[in-house]
Amino acid sequence: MMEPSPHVDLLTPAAIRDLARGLDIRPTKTLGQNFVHDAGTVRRIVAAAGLAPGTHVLEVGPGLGSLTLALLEADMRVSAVEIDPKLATALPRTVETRCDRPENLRVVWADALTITGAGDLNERAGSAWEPPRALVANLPYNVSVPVLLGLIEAIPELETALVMVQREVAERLCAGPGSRTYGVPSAKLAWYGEARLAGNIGRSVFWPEPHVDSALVKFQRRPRYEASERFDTFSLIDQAFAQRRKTLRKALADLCGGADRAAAALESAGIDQRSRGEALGIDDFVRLARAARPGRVARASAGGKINLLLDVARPDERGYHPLRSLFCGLDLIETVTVTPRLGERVDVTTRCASKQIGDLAGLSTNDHLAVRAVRAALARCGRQAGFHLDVDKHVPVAGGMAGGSADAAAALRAAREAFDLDLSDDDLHEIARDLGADVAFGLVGGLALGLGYGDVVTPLGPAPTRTFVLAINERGLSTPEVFAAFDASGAGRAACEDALSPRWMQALADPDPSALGELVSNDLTDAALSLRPDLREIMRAGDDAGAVCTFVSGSGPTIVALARDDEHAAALARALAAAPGVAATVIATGPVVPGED
Ligand SMILES: C[C@@](CO)(OP(=O)(O)O)[C@H](O)COP(=O)(O)OP(=O)(O)OC[C@H]1O[C@@H](n2ccc(N)nc2=O)[C@H](O)[C@@H]1O
Ligand SMILES: Nc1ncnc2c1ncn2[C@@H]1O[C@H](COP(=O)(O)OP(=O)(O)O)[C@@H](O)[C@H]1O
Repeated sequence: MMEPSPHVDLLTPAAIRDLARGLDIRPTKTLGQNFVHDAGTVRRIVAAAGLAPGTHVLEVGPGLGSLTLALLEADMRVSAVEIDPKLATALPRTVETRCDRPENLRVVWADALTITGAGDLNERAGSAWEPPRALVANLPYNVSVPVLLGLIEAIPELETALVMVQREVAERLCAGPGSRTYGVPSAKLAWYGEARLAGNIGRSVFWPEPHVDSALVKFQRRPRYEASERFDTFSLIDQAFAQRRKTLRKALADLCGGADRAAAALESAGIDQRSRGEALGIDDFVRLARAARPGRVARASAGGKINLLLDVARPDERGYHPLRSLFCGLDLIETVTVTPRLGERVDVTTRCASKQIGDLAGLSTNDHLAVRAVRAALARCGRQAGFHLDVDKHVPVAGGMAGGSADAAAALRAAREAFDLDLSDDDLHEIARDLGADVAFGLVGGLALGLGYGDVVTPLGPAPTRTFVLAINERGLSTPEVFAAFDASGAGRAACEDALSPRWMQALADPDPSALGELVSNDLTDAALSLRPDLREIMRAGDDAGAVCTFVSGSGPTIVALARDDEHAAALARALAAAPGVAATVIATGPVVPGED
């Protein structure tokens, strides 16, 4: 049997005033507060939205709850985002007394401009609902356009919207090219789908009565373009309308890197150079963005590493240490996607595979090694450009496993392709060495010998794959501090050998890991342990559990246990996970060259 519709008492004008008085609320201009006090109007809005019962609706700016109650009456589930703490607190109470299905409402006290997605909405609401499918709102008038565009972008699951806004804004949102009201909001909303006017609303349905007219806009999402094209398209739209009276050739000159480039892009997009932004529809802007873009989207990968051998000599006059390092690339792979952009804006999104591998939350865009790598590659070719980076991390942060260096290496490769840079592999190696000692290895992967500062890398060819268990530590360890402790101990070698002995080569080739286990060594071990004596216990746990060998990776604090086979690795992982200070264990194999099976 179908459940009966919820019973709801909509708010009357008297109820609105009572509620406001009880809350000591005087509608404020800054938050654009005008409350609808007419039942007919809120029912009309809900009817115009045309939604099936049970739809999860996002409402922004519910105020005292007039529209919220009408949505609940129509059997919707409502997430209401309210910025005013008094109103946000009062709304659930109002709904409890006026609706027999108050569980269909959840209120989120937040600025709608800060909502980043359906997951974020759930997190803030403290409950897990399916994503909202529709936005129905009497939008705060002073921020209606950014809220509407921002939510449509942030929550791709929103299929439709029915919003009440100031009438002039409604006309702008729905205007087409050539019309007097056509502008930035019209072109940007058209990127996402179709908008049309859905009726005017008189001033008398509000309390207090506003000084502006209102209208409804109905929006239907129709995705037609690639998300990666949005930034450039929107930049072009902003520029074209910022200088409305200029011809497009002039208006877009700065953004495109000169009037000639702008002219060439316009020509290849089939757009008259003398036309103005108001003549271009969204299809034209997208075509123009494609013609003007400074490159193409490109992706590359690089892996984290452990050092099977790390000999360290006394520092030279630069304070850097000559090394002999045997790198082993792991199947913990970082992937960097470079999206070139018009203009100069640079930003980066870093996604870490799990909480245990740490995060880069405190890192500024300019310090991000992947950003520095792309900039260095561009600079080498005398270029400057905007770009967006997407970094997918699997290597633990600050664990002595060169995750940042892998990001830089992948970014160099991806940037070369994205911007079609005239750089040879040798050029990339040179740029890599300036970015950090481990970056050159990141370009190569697999098994490799690192000489010089570890940045002169020679690949050693294929070798049997080993299984390692990595004990990831709760806290990172700073590489310079470990080198400083090493110097203070006076343990530095006079010089490092520049090759591997035949015994080493045999051990590396032997599928049985025993011989290798006897050779693995790291000169930084004592320095790392002097800073972090707690790591000893983790090493002991590996040895006690029968690891072929247990060692510190690079400058630490990751402790590595070499396993005989997969089953042995699982047992080692259990033993290491129980050791103090271990945040997580990861089973990894190597040597691995990213992109090769
Ligand atoms: C120790 C090793 C072993 O592979 O790796 P991690 O454990 O850090 O991953 C590397 O040598 C680290 O390489 P990487 O982390 O890229 O070093 P860089 O960014 O160039 O330098 C960081 C700091 O390490 C010191 N450093 C690095 C390399 C080297 N040959 N001598 C040094 O003295 C310097 O104090 C420098 O300021
Ligand atoms: N893309 C990046 N990934 C990781 N760390 C980065 C990155 N860019 C800059 N860093 C900085 O470098 C430090 C160590 O880098 P990382 O390569 O993760 O460890 P390690 O040098 O110990 O191998 C981090 O703590 C961080 O401050």
